[in-house]
Amino acid sequence: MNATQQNVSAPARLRQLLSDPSHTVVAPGVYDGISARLALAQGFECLYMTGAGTAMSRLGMADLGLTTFTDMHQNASMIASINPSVPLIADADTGYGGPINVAATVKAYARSGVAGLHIEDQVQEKRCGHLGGKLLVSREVYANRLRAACRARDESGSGIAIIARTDARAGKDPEGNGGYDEAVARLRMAAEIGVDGLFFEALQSKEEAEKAISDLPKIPVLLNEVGGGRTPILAVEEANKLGFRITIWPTMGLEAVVPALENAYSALKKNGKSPEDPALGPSKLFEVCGLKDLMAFDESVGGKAYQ
Ligand SMILES: C[C@](O)(C(=O)O)[C@H](CC(=O)O)C(=O)O
Repeated sequence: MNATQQNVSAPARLRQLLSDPSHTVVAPGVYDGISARLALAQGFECLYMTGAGTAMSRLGMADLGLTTFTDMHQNASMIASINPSVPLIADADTGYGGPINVAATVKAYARSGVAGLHIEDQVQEKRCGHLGGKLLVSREVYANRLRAACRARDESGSGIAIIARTDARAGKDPEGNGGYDEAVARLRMAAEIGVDGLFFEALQSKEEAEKAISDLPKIPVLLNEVGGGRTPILAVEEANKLGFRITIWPTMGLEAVVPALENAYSALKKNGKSPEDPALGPSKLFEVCGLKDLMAFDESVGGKAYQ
């Protein structure tokens, strides 16, 4: 942590990072305490709490709108508290209801030290933005969600960044509006309402990403880097050249963990023993989650339990 990061709230730190127009914030996807710890240990300047990962790790369920406000808020609070000097951008899905729910969500995330969140225009029965057949709320309902989010941000006094996400590129509202132009129109409307950043979900190609940057208002635009999704993966440098100011990598932790766990459990089932030899062992494992610091704290206040 350097001097400018000290005594600065997480939203203020995120705003500092976004105030440099030549910089692209890199936020790896995390979904629980261990993934957050491992990403923090790499020294990332920002983290992203994935809703898909929260659904899978906390509920054992696919990303189909099953996570409630409580699931998402508890996870975001826990992750944000591990290292409050590193800003966390957290998924807030649809905001979990009408305008008063959206406002309550923003205020609760802000009170928990979350630096930024995104609110989208899918219906409550939402799905991962990279699946087909997405249904959207009307522009009017989306505008209400965003107005509620911005008002709650202002009333909270926290400076939490509101990022407007549209799923219009690969979705349709009840009148059949959808596609590229509808996505641009919705994000322009969002900027007029006063959001802090824009999230154009499911960009279909690098050329389209480039076009979107030139068609969108000049506030920070986020690029969603989902491996195997609808948008080609762009290296951070490339995303920066195109003008994206935030990159999130939602599923990268899950992509690493799912095959590793599959291998470990299948080895036990097949061979009657674990595949790791030698194993890290408990103290190395717990060290990922602060073992030495916790013990040192205890000792520093006179505790004798962990000497
Ligand atoms: C960004 C996202 O909302 C998430 O939950 O992390 C997902 C990612 C995913 O499901 O692959 C999304 O893009 O909808």
